[in-house]
Amino acid sequence: MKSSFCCNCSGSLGFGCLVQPRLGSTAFPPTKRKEQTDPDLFSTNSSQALATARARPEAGSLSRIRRLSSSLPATFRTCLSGRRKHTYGDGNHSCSSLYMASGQLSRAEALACSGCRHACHVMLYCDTNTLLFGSIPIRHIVLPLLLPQMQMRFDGLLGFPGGFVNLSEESLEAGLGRELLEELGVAFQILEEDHVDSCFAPASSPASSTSPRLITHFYTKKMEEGQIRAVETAAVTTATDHGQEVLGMVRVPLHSTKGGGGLASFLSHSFVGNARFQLLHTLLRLHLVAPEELREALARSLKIQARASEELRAALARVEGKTNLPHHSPAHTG
Ligand SMILES: O=c1[nH]cnc2c1ncn2[C@H]1C[C@H](O)[C@@H](COP(=O)(O)OP(=O)(O)O)O1
Repeated sequence: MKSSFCCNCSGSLGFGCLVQPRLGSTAFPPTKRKEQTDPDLFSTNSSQALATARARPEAGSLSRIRRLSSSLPATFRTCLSGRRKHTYGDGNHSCSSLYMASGQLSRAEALACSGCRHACHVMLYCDTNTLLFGSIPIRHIVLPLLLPQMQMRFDGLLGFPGGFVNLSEESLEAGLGRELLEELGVAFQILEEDHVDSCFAPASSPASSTSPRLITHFYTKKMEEGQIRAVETAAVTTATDHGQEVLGMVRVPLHSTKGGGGLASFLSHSFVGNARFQLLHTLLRLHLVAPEELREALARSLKIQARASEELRAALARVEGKTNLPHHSPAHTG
C-alpha cells in the first residue's frame, strides 16, 4: 500500500497531505544575508568569534561561548594530519551537541582536510503573518509563524535539503546548488556568505561508518514567503528526486499548542546526522525561537519520546505475539 505522510500543524506525523498543482521550474538569485546576528560573534574564524564572545558576552548565548571554548585545535590537528584513526565523531567530538561541539571547523579548516568527504545542506526560511487555521483566533499558538523547511528523506529521517559535494569538481556552494536543483526542482545560487558552520558529522551519520570522515557544511537562506511556496510546489512537481531520495518537504512548526504539540512534537522525530542540532542552533542563532521556549519544547519533546518508547515496546510485544501465531508460519499458510 502506498501511503502519503506529512507533518501536521501539531508537529506530529500523520496522514492527509495536500496535492499541489504542477508548475514550471523556478530560479532564485542569491540574496544578501541580513540576519539578526553579531557578525563578529559568528565569524567563520573561530578564535576571533571566541574572543568576541568572551569580550562581549551579552552579544551571544552562553551555549555559543561554551561551544567555542571547547577543544577545537586538537580536533583540527588530528584531522589535518590525515590520520585514519581518530577520536572525533564519537558524540563528544562532533557537532552533535549544542554545548559541546568540538567538531566544529571554520570553512577554511574544513576545506583543508583533503582526506574528508563533504556534504552541504541548507535551511530555507521566511517570515509569515499567516494565521494557523485561517481566521480562527487560537490564542495558545505563538504567532507569527516562520517557515523553515526540512524534508522527509528516503530513509525515513528528517533532514535539510542538500547532499554530497565533490570538491575536485565543484565548490561547496556549486555542489549545494546542484543538489538543491535535484531535490527541490529549483535553481538556487547559494553564496559563501550563506555558510553558517562546518562540522565533523557524528558517528551515527549514515556516511560516517566508513572512512574517510564526513564534514557537513550548513547554510541558511532567507526568502520571501512566495518563493518558499514556489519551492514547495516545485519540490513535488519538477524535482527529479521527489518520491525517490526525497519523500516530501515539511515545514518546521515553531509554535506550541496547549497540549504540548508543535515544535516539541517535531523535535521528537528522528533526524539524520546532526540535522536536529543544526536546526536548534539555527533557531537560536537567528532568534526564531526564544531560548526559554526552546528549553520548554525540548523538555516536552523528551516526554513525548518516552511515551513513544512505551508505545513502541507495546507494539513490538503485540507483533512478536502475533508472529508466533500458527497462521504466520509457512507450514500453515496457503
Ligand atoms: O540535514 C542534514 N544535516 C546534517 N547532515 C546531513 C543532513 N542530511 C544528510 N546528512 C549527512 C548524512 C548523509 O550520509 C550525508 C550526505 O547527505 P545526503 O543528503 O544523504 O546526500 P546525497 O543526497 O545522497 O548526495 O550527509
